[in-house]
Amino acid sequence: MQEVKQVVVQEAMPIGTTVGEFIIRQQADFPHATGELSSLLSSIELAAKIVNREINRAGLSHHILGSMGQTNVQGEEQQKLDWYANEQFKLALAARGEVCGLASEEEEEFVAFDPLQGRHSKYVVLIDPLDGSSNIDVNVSVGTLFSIYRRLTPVNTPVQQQDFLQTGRAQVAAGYIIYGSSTMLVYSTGRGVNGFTLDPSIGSFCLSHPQMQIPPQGRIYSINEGNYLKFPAGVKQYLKFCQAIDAHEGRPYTARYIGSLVADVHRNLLKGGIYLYPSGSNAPQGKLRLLYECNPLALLIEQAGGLATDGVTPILDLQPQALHQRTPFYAGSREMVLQLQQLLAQYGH
Ligand SMILES: O=P(O)(O)OC[C@H]1O[C@](O)(COP(=O)(O)O)[C@@H](O)[C@@H]1O
Ligand SMILES: [Mg+2]
Ligand SMILES: [Mg+2]
Repeated sequence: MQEVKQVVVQEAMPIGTTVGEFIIRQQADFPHATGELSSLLSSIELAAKIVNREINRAGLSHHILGSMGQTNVQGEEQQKLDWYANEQFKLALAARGEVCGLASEEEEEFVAFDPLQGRHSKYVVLIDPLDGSSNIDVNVSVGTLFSIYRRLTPVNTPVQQQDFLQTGRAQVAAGYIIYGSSTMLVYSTGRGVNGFTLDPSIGSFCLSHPQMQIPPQGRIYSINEGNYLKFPAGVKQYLKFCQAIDAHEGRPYTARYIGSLVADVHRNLLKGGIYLYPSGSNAPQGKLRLLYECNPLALLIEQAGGLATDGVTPILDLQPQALHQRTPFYAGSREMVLQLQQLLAQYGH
């Protein structure tokens, strides 16, 4: 039976509390807190608002839509908004001195930030600045993913690769921003998951989804069935299970796939469901990146009572070897992930 770490829940805060207020009140629970993590989170909030502004009016300003005409380290065509979002998060995170380095989907190597006078930059951040790039130009929800760690190397020394290659369990905070019909910031510092909706009239993210919990059983499965022939046998068996008629168990489940990881997982987090991106004949390790896509989502899913696994091992227990390594990713409602893991063990993963 897969063990899930105890979730420490903090006191309930009223709906509408701004994220700034929320962070400060959370910090009060830690007498030795320096405020650096709070300040870092507000840098992410700032960059998210700037990126959100560009996304909202992207259709009007064609300079932000389309391709950059170059490929990134993944060999994928880089979209202008991928590049723009990357620049905005880099600028905001380098500005205040809490962060000594950043790793990003859009950067081949990690970026070391110049230490600001007198600042002991003790955090590193890993980001997917713009998730769901294939949906940018068609006005479908996209997102940003972030993962924050305390560095392993001493402050005031150059940041090193090892500072980024930590297991997901060591994340001090993680989350995403979804740029959808409304814009939301959803994050966890290991004490539950909270969602904040951007209120454009005041320009602040306000608490709208306190203490999010994913239903233990859902009726939604999310997978790109276009790759069906390449799926492991266990995944094919699970799809058969989802599509089989069983009124008593509420099957067939319904298929929902947006093609933006953040948006697909966000929906399942609210409604219950399972997201699957298997390994496949064309991608032996799957497509999604462990460090800045799967780890932040796995922390949120586990904190919300769900499970996230590569089919065998909890994502948060995987030891990273490389910045851009990929992993099969199965995450969502507890009962659904357990059912899938059983079939993967039986038929092959
Ligand atoms: O088109 P596919 O193979 O289904 O892949 C879709 C997946 O790829 C991604 O777009 C990869 O993320 P990026 O857009 O950040 O590169 C995910 O958001 C999404 O879930
Ligand atoms: Mg992505
Ligand atoms: Mg991306």
